[in-house]
Amino acid sequence: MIHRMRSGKMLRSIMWQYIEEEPTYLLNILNNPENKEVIQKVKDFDTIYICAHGSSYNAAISVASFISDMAHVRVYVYTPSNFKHNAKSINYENKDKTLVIGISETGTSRGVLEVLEQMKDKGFTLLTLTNVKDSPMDTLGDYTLYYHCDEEDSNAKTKGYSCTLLLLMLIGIYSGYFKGFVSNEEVKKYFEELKNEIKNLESLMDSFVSWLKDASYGKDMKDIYVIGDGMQFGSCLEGQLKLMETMCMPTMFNDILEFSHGMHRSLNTFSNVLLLDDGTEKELMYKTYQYLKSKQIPVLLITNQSYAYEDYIYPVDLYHVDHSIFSIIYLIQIISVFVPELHGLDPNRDANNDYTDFVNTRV
Ligand SMILES: O=P(O)(O)OC[C@H]1O[C@](O)(CO)[C@@H](O)[C@@H]1O
Repeated sequence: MIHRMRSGKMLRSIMWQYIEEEPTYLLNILNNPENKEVIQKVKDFDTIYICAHGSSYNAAISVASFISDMAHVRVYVYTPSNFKHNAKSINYENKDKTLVIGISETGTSRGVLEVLEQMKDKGFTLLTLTNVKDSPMDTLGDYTLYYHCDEEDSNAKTKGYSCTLLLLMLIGIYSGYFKGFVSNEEVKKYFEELKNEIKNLESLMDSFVSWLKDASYGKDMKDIYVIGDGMQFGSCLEGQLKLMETMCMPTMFNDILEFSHGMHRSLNTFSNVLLLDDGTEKELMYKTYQYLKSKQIPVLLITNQSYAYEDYIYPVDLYHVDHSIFSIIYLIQIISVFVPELHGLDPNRDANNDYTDFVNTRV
């Protein structure tokens, strides 16, 4: 990847292109009949264990409860190491009713592949989600859902993340439909809402980028706390990971109720707080926003709720089906490339890159 010209001037990061492509690939997923056919084959499971690293894990955390609600199933989400050592409950599950889902955009993350191999040996059925056909992840799965979102040659994933979210949501919606918990009308309504939200992402990008420029958002950023609840708890994990990967700085995440149990003590006027408010804990979110402002602690409240205009409250439209998750995560992805570039940094610069070879992160 080329990020600097000979003059030393920064080039626009490839991440912008990936973020711009996102709506196209998300709409493709919604329109691809293949997904429904695959999900029909795994609809009868009543328990799901999901295993993934990094962003893929964060997406699963966001959507696990959604799948439970739609398909009336138990859903557990683990990172690979935690799965290996702490997911003891899977030993007591009925193998015929338990589906193991492995997610890896690249299809090459060693940890998740190892767990899936172990689960296959134990006789569990595997559904894999990947962007890379014929990757190790693809060949391991009994069934596979593909992102079909082309190459994402960037350390921090953006379009692939949102495709993961959407495929997981489809598992919930279609399984619920095949089991009779979600009606045909409801499926249509959810799809309509999702399509409207996705089609709106492009204009959301335009307006948010000009807001970021006007505010020089993140110009003094040395760390960031990303706080949210409900479906946005996974978005917090993703927000802190994105900024950590692209700014290469310390980042934190929490839910808003936990935030006052110690984390708040580390804040000062150099801290940055990003509040992700989808209405789940609206009052507490707004109170926290007001408190931080009164202490001159830089805070940005991203919200799908209605508030009177304020400089550091950024509104997104309210979409009931997914609590506006695609809009909220889009803004986070934009921040994660905008802020490093504002600092003159390439979001994909080398930062201990050799460590992943040293510990064989990928096969
Ligand atoms: O989904 P994959 O390809 O297994 O990758 C998992 C994670 O690994 C990273 O590339 C960093 O190692 C993250 O950006 C990504 O979310």
